Amino acid sequence: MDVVIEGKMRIRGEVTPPPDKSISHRSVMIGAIAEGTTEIMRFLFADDCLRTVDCFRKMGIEIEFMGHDTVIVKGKGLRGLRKPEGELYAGNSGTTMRLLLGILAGQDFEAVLSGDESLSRRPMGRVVEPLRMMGARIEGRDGGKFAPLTIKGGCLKGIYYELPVASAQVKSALLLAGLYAEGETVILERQRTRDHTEIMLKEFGAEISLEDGLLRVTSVDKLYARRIVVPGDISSAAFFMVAAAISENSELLVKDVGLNPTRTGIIDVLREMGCSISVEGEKIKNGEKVGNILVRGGGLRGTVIDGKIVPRLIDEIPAIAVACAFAEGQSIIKDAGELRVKESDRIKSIAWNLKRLGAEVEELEDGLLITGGRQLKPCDLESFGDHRIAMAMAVAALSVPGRSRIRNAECVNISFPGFFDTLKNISEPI
Ligand SMILES: O=C(O)C1=C[C@@H](OP(=O)(O)O)[C@@H](O)[C@H](O)C1
Ligand SMILES: C=C(OP(=O)(O)O)C(=O)O
Repeated sequence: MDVVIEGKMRIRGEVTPPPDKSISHRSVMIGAIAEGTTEIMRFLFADDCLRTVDCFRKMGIEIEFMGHDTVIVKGKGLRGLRKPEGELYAGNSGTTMRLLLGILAGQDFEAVLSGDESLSRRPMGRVVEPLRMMGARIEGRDGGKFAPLTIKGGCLKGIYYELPVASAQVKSALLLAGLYAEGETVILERQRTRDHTEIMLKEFGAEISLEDGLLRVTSVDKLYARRIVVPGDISSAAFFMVAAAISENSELLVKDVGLNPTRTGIIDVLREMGCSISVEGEKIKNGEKVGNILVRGGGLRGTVIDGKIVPRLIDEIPAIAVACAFAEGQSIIKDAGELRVKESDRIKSIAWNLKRLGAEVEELEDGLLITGGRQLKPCDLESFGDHRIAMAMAVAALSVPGRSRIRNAECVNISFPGFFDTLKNISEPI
């Protein structure tokens, strides 16, 4: 499916972003291994999270959809999953595959995990290696570096592990496996990544602590079902925040969005670029901070993004790169080599599209050099099958006078069905 975007627009109004993808995945997974019924309000009905639902249904977990946004998970306890018939298919979802490996490492049966073409190219060795050290038997393509993977879990031992890459998915897989391990599992994370797994596991009764940068988890007999309200996804809101930030006289209120500090790097960066952003109505729900964000557009300048902030905005970089192309002066994005192993090589995908629009962009091994301020021209843009690239380029096209096209735009359904309608609702011609 191709989508035509008419520029030039500004953004006015308010938007409630779709529910958080990371938290939706985790609520099904942790609900499935808890005792009792977990009710998930504002679950994200998007392709990635539905893959997680399918995988747990295949392992005997009853999961019901109620109304338009509620999911009921009938948990069977830590050892209540059953051997699936056939493969567990994770589709395009790295989170499904990597976190599920952590849970399967604790199960006494064999399972096969597979994914689509993109997921089959993404590195799995980073999860496989430490899970093997804990005692799981895992085989797969190229010695277990890539899916499909066959895993047989069972008797795990806790390990001490320093994360070699900043990855919440690897950390989460080890925390979940740690629930089944004898002794303590200790994880050293040099760069903090999103901590939704820690927060949710604690809410469900797990014993997890963080002291001096060391995360510790021990096995528990039981996790207890909870009622969860999923906050809005700041990674989805990011596209609208950038759309507002790059066009003069735009004003956007983003409502009920997750403000977990491990996810809010985009607020810091847009402020640093000169954008007026305020955060209001903050409160804590299910251990997660939520609130509203008000963005007023115009007057952006270039910036440097590197080091510890990168994991706090890793999924927002496609949108942020668009903001850089519309800012005065040069921007540098570094220390973001992880972008090369997402749904597409995002460094390449961003550079390719921004160049087509006429922007001055240089690809770095671990990032991008973008010189903003050029007048961009409408053109055909390519999603490369990557939802975040499709949405970021739609936002760029919205600020370029004339008609652009986003090719293969159906991939937005991975994280944000209805994205184009929502974008239309808050756009108005300048
Ligand atoms: O844990 C999660 O829910 C996620 C972690 C990040 O991946 P990595 O752990 O590979 O950095 C992020 O890019 C992904 O969209 C979701
Ligand atoms: C990288 C992403 O997700 P996942 O790793 O779950 O495929 C993403 O949503 O940008």
